[in-house]
Parts: sequence; structure tokens; C-alpha cells
Amino acid sequence: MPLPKAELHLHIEGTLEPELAFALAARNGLTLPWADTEELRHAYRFEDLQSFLNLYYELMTVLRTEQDFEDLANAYLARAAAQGVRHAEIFFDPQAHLARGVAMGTVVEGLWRALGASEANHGISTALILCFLRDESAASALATLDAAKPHLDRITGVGLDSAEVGHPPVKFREVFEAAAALGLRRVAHAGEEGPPEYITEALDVLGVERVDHGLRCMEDGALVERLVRERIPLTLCPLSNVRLRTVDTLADHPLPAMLDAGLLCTVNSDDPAYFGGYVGDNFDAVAERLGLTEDRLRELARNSFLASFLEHDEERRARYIAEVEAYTFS
Ligand SMILES: Nc1ncnc2[nH]cnc12
Ligand SMILES: [Zn+2]
Repeated sequence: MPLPKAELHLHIEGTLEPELAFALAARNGLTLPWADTEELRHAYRFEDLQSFLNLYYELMTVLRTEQDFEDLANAYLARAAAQGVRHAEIFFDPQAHLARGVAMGTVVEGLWRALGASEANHGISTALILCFLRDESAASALATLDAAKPHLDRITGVGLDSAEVGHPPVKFREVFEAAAALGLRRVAHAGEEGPPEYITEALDVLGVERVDHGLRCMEDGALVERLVRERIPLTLCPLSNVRLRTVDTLADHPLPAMLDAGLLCTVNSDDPAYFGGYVGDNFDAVAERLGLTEDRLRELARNSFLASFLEHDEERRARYIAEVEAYTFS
């Protein structure tokens, strides 16, 4: 039995496996520019975040119908359950779909068909986080939040993703203020490729409660002290960092130093179909390549529940954490 854990940094479009992409393309009468899944997998060699994003946005064009989004989410939930995920807070990128004429309702309600039944079907509680694309305009983000208003009962929070450098958090001050006024939780990618200042800005200007990646905080000692003092969770994605070349090799990953510094780190998969593994694979990889002790792995699992948006259900959070404490490593 795998270590129980929450996954807090997972782009649902990044779970689109080549086999499902080809199946959805066929179902929707589309032709992909790759001959087969093998040729597509060969394209998964990335120089940086942007080179990944180019492929990520191209492949997700096979997602057209509610059924497609439901099938995508169910495929992820089945894999996550097999790797010990008990709770998942799932990002989605509506602007990438709206731009192709797919309605917000198709995306949200399609995902919800899987998420709403996830506890019964997969034993996983879920939350949905709408991400704004930071390389789109602030006006587009505001229009996207507006389009999501009829579906807010399905949406727990907002996030910020896509190409980071050159798109500082301050660009999205207004839409994050509007989201907060609607009672939505706030997170943002910061310090993945962008500088530590983007992390500070995400906290001070956007009011985020959790930082996605946050890796580059390690370049600023005062910022690390602040993140420790304020118990701001970081959602790290080690295999993603290697594939997108934010770190040279897994053995160079700063996770052990971050834990030693007292940071509230969590381990997640980001875009598992592209980066070589789901969240359990990320745990296994850091355990092996970084020599993490069982205590450290248990800390990461405990942190994942502490950092999750389960405030409405403290009894459930306590139950999940009790499972972590009782877990015996084989
Ligand atoms: N790792 C990542 N960083 C920024 N935006 C993303 N969208 C999907 N994956 C992402
Ligand atoms: Zn991400």
C-alpha cells in the first residue's frame, strides 16, 4: 500500500497521456501531427518551460466535449488512487479551451462529472482550481473569471500558470482581488523560472496562501525565513524541474535543503503525462535519488494534508493525517 498523500499541484491537461490523446482525436475526427504515440513521446524532450508549454497547448486541442474532460479526469483519478492519493486539488486552464471555442461550462461540468463522483469511484476527495494564463492579458483573466461565475459552486480557488518570466504577479492584481471578493482561495506559480521577487509579489500583491514551485526562494535568505515564519506551503514538482531543466539532475534538487531550512514543502507531479511520473513516482524518485529518510517522506505526506484547502472539513484532514502517522513503510 502506498503512502497516503494529497496532490496539490496537478494540471489536469498535463495528465493527457498519448494513448488518450489519440483516442480523443479519433473520437472528435481530428488528425494529430504525430504518426502515433511513440512519435509523440519522442517529442517529449524539453529545453525549458516554454518548449513544454508549446506541446502542452497543442495536444490539449483534442479536448472538445464534456465527455472528453470527464474521461481525462477519471483517467487521472484512477492513476492517482493507485499511488496513494487521498485528496487532489486540481488545476485547469480554461483560457486555453475558451480560445478554441470550447465553453467554460463544457470544461467545468465535464471535469465535475468525474470529480463529483471521485470519492465514490476512486476514494479521492477533490477541489478544482481555475488558473489564469499569465502570458495572456489581465483583461482576459477578468473575462475568464466572469465566465466562471455560473460555476463557482464547483471551484475552490484560482491560480496563475503558464510562461512565468516577463509576466510578474502584479499584472493580475485586479483579478485576484475580484477572486478573493468571491470567496475563492488563491495560489500562484512563482519562482519556477522566475526570480524570488515574483514569490514575494505573489504573497504581497495577490495574497496567495500557497506558492506553486517556489523553488527559487532558495536564492533569498530573508524570503526563506519569511516563508518558514508564515508557514507558507510550497508545492514542489521534482520530476518536472528535471524535465524543464530548472535543476540539472534530481540529485541536485534543493528539496533536502528546503526541508532542513524548515520550509513547508510538498511533493507533486505538475504534468505527469509529460514529465515521467505521477505523484507516487515523484515520491519514489526523491526517496531514492535524494536519500530521504522515512521520517522525511512522512513529513512530506503530512505537509500535503496540512497545506490542502480542507478547512471546511477538519475532521477529514485529521483522519488523513492519522493515516500518514500510522503508515508503515515496507
Ligand atoms: N510547470 C508549469 N509551469 C507553468 N505553467 C504550467 N502549466 C502547466 N504546467 C506548468
Ligand atoms: Zn504547474
